[in-house]
Amino acid sequence: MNFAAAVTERSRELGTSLCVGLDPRRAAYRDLEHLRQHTLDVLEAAAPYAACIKPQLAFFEALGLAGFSLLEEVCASARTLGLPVLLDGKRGDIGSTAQAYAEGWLTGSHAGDALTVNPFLGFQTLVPFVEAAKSNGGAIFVLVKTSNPDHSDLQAGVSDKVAAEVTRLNDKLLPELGGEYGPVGAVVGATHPRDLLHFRLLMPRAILLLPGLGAQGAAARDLAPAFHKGGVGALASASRAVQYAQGLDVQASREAAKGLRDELRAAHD
Ligand SMILES: O=C(O)c1cc(=O)[nH]c(=O)n1[C@@H]1O[C@H](COP(=O)(O)O)[C@@H](O)[C@H]1O
Repeated sequence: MNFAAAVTERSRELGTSLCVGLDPRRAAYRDLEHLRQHTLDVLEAAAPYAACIKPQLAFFEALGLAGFSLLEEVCASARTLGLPVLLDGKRGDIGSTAQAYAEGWLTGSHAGDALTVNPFLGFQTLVPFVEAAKSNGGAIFVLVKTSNPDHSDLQAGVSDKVAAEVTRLNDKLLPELGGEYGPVGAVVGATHPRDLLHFRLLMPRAILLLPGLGAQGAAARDLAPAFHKGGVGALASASRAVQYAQGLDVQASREAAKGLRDELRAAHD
């Protein structure tokens, strides 16, 4: 089953549209083993409430080789728990380099099932990612309107154009691949609740990834316009609000994930 179908099925079966972010911060731990164990514990604790997980590559890369090996463990553990893995790398480069990124993060030894992608270099540079996702049953999530306060420095006037490209790609791929949602998803900050309906309508067959729940101030109750009936078609993500809900208390992480799942459910039901 491909990524889009897997998260949609999990959303329906478990009644959750929460994507749990894993952004392990070195400074929060005594040592690397402490970081490793806590990250794996949070993953296991939050799993029953998550539609997928989203390890942020930057935090793993910052750990050097140990980070790559932890990422492999995280991906393996997620698979055992039945959780699709969306790697947050925001990759993008000229086509030949994009090809290498796509091989590394969508088909390589520590690949995920899906990857966030930056379209800044041009739409043609998305092609290697789309091809890798298509051949592996994976997905890409293209940055459309990011959650940060300064998003409009460069994105104003461009987001709609990127959204149109996401729709063009899905319209082209869906007849061949089938399914409700295409392999090209879109990132729209949960911090932009008033734009959600607009982007939902512009990208009807894309899964929307909505980052910014919790630490960046976005609230689950404002996200309803992003969802289709039954709470599918969008994934709201939270990283710090789950992993560090109350310091390093894993039980608090479990409760935070459960609470966000319930708030999202109440918002779209
Ligand atoms: O692609 C992302 O996930 C992403 C896009 C965006 O627009 N804003 C954004 O915050 N993110 C990522 O989502 C995570 C947010 O973390 P928290 O604010 O702790 O939930 C970080 O890993 C960010 O890199």
